Amino acid sequence: MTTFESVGQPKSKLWLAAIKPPMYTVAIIPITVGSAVAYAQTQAIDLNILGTFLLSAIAIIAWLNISNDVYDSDTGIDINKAESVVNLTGNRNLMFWLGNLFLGLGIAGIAMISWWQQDLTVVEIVLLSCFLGYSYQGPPFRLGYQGLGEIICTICFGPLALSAAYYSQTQSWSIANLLASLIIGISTSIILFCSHFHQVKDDLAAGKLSPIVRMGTKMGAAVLKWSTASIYALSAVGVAIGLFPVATLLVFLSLPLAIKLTNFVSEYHDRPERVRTCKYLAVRLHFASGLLLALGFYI
Ligand SMILES: C/C(=C\COP(=O)(O)OP(=O)(O)O)CCC[C@H](C)CCC[C@H](C)CCCC(C)C
Ligand SMILES: O=C(O)C1=CC(=O)c2ccccc2C1=O
Repeated sequence: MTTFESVGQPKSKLWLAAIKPPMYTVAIIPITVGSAVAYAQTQAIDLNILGTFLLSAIAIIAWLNISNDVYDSDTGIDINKAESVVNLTGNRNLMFWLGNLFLGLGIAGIAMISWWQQDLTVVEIVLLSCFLGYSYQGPPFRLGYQGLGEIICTICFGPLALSAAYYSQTQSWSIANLLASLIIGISTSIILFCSHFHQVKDDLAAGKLSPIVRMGTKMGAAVLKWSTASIYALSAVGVAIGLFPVATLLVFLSLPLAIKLTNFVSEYHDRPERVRTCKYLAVRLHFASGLLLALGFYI
């Protein structure tokens, strides 16, 4: 939301900040991990389905981000946000329809997978995720304003996305995939959680009760530590009970990123101008830990 820092920045930089390229890893990781678990269990992977799913997920994230700017422009919460696609183009309706075009393309790709499988399960799961994503930001729900974003995010990018990815390869379900989905759901949610630390003042002013507004930045930093630790604890449990291959302990190689993120937030949680970059540390942690987990299943 806020962006006093963006004042005076070149347009190209604002566009890059509005498009948020690093954020598209949230599309890639759940599909890669769900497909990796499927590969570990079946020794087979359908690259046509994987590629279609990845492109479709990227299109869905484009919709999510464009429509977030559209709905935030409707409430006025983004009035000072220079790096909003609506503020950059000055055309709310064009962005609304561009977002819908991406959603249509994403759903069409997923529908194609369901058509190939002659089974509606995958498209039904993804439609449910998109509805929940809409409920986070769109009228009349705007559940993000009630602080429910992190729960929705964990469910959508965790159990729903990984189950859809796994099912798209195997047309079945898996407990190991469910445990992996919890890990990915949590690491994705950590990104959203981190994006709230620097916005407390503006969120309060706009009546948005983000988790950080509700619990305060100090407790937020402590919760971040425990939820980050849970990524590693759950991976270790997965190996200990024999659900995950030992190689998934590779995820521990991302521990330095986790320590960097949690130390950074502990130090700067109450300094909005410093803590605002923690979201991108969280993106790095999510990407690295997700890829390492996937690698552990592939090898
Ligand atoms: C758009 C999101 C966060 C931005 O929130 P906020 O309004 O606070 O940000 P700004 O301050 O920058 O305006 C992410 C919200 C995620 C949502 C809770 C869940 C989305 C689910 C997806 C649609 C699922 C996609 C699954 C796919 C990978 C198959
Ligand atoms: O713009 C953002 O802050 C986010 C965009 C986004 O697509 C996403 C997806 C999953 C978790 C968090 C986030 C964001 O924080």
